[in-house]
Order: sequence, then C-alpha cells, then structure tokens
Amino acid sequence: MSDTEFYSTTVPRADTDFTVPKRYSELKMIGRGAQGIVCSALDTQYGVKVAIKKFMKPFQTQIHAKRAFREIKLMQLLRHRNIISLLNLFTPSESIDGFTDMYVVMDLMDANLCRVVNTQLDHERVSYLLYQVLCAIRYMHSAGIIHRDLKPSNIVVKEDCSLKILDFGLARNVGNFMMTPYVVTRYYRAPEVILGMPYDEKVDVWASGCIFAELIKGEVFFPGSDHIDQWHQITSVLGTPDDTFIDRLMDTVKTYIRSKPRVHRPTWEELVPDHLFPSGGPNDAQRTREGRDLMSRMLEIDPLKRLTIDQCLQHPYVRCWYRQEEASVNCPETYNHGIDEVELNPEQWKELIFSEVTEFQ
Ligand SMILES: CNC(=O)CN1CCC(Nc2nccc(-c3cnc4ccccn34)n2)CC1
Repeated sequence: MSDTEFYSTTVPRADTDFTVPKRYSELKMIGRGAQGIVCSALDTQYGVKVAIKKFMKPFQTQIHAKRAFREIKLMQLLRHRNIISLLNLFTPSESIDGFTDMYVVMDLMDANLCRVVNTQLDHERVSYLLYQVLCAIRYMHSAGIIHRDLKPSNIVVKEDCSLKILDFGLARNVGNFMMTPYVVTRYYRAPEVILGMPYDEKVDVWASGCIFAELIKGEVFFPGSDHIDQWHQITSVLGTPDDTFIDRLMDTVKTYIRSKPRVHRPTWEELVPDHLFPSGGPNDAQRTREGRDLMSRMLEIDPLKRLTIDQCLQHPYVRCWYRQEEASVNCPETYNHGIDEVELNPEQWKELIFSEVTEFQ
C-alpha cells in the first residue's frame, strides 16, 4: 500500500463509514448510486471539492463486479470535459485477503439534471446543455461505446452550466435486469430498442432529443408506465410511423402495430408550442424555430431518418457553441467490449478489481 495515511469517519445519514486518505476532509453524503454511497469532500492537497463513491464488496456478484470494473476502466479510458473523470481510485485494504471496499474520487458537480429540468432556462443555457450532452455522447461513440441508457439522473451540472455525464450506460449484451430495487427508467429508450430491432448510435440521439424536449417542456416528454406503454406514448405524441419503418419490424411486432388504429401525425408547432420555449429575448423567436427544428429531427421514430450526432452538432441551434477540442475530438483508444462478455467467479473478480485499484496512478 502506498504511504498514504488513512482514517475512518462515519458520514451523517449514511449507514456506512468511509475509510479514506487523510487528504480528504469534511465528508458529507450527497447521494446514493446503484453501486454505493457518494460523499462530497474537500481534497486538501489541491484545495478542491471532490465526490467520493464507495463500492462495498464490488466483487460480490457477477453483475456488481462487471459494472464496477467496467466503470473504472471506462472512467480511465474516456477523458473529455463533459464526462466525469476519475481523479483517484483507492482501497484502505493492505492486501487482497482483506480487500472489501473500493473508493472512486471524481470532480464534484452541483446537481443532476433532474434538478434543472423544471426550472425556466433561457435559450443560451438550454442550447449549451444540449451541446455538451452531444459532445460527450459523440466522444463515447468515438471510443466504440453506445450509452443506451442516457437520462437526466445520470447527467450532472454546475452553476456555470457546465455538464458531465456520470455513467456509461449498459454493457452491450447484459440484459438490463437490475439486482438492486432500482426502477429502470424507460422514458428515454429509443423506439428501435423498445421494439427489439437492431440498434446503433442513433439510440443516444433519441435519448438526447427526449432530454432536450424535457428541458423545454419542463416534464418528461414520453412518460411510459411500462415497456408497452412507452411505445403508446411515443406513437400517441408523434403519430404512427409510416410503412418504411414498420416493414422492417419482426412479423409479430408488425402485426401488433398494424392492429392499432393509426394516430395522425401532429405538427411540431402543436407538440411544442411557442409558449413552452424561452421568450422575451431579442432573437428568441428565431432560436425557438431552430430549437423546434432540431428537436423534430432528433425525435424521428425511424433511426434511418434521425440525425446523426455530428449532424446535430452542426445544427444552427447548437452550432454557435462549436469548438473542435470538445466537439470533434476522438478518444485515442477504443473500448475492449470483451470485458463485458468475460464471466469470472467472485474470487477472480476480486483479484482483477484489486489489481486495477492498486495499479492506479
Ligand atoms: C437531485 N439530486 C441532486 O442534484 C443531488 N446532487 C447530485 C449530484 C452531486 N454531485 C456529484 N458530482 C460528482 C459525482 C456525483 C455522483 C456520482 N455518482 C453519484 C450517485 C449519486 C449521486 C451523485 N453521484 N455527484 C451533488 C448532489
């Protein structure tokens, strides 16, 4: 173990203590993720606030271990201003025998996007938030990663409107059942994922479009109560898709959709009328036209008609923020998805994760 001195502190309201290097002080609980408790802390070495997430026995089950290992591998691989970064990774355990807890240190942000969606934001802020989501997703795609589970609760922001994506979505082939009693949010799932069709990067454009619409409307755009209802919400709002899309579906799904009454396609002016958009500014009317146009091209049911991430970034509504270093930079390495397929027993996961933690620097 490095020469770091550790100390244990009980965190108020958290049902566990944190054993961390002395440099981290003033620990306060700020949230509870799927894998563990998160605290804010002061890093006295650099005089900055950080977030520290504790993983308890991350190797206990295949699901927990895969998710923990994938998270620390991806946090090290993806270096982009709009993706949460790994500042430190440690365990107080001196040897693998005593290894139980792992801690991840990240830059601290002020709130997640859920906090922001029901506030009145001007076009400046909405377009800047959307631009940053698109930059983060484009960068992940350049590393060969499709998020597939983008939603406001795993996006965090600061007062200055800077934004970071907190997690890296679903592993490619792991079924999305969750061992923990966490509700899976389907509001942002693309039609092709709901209908079990082949999917690609466009699923993240759909989710970004849903988040954009939610920022404007101030509530979830397609609030499905379950898997099937999610499809009803989408078709009741956007109308039934045309045959070019339905013809590509599996026969059972094709029959089901054709059995439903056709829903007429409303105009986007009807779907998101002017009064939902920011107004009062000198060019708000123009910005509203641009915003509605981009939203309509991101929320195309047929992925073949939906904009690509790069086309979104070139759209007038967000192009005003365009800078090469964030909007067209590519990840130097691609993610090895083999990690998601490997099946190890808890002891092997324990060794793999322990070596990842102790080798971190
Ligand atoms: C609606 N609730 C909030 O906005 C509470 N926020 C959540 C974000 C947090 N800031 C932050 N900054 C960096 C990483 C994480 C974080 C990383 N994982 C989790 C899990 C749950 C809660 C927070 N996190 N969180 C500050 C309090």
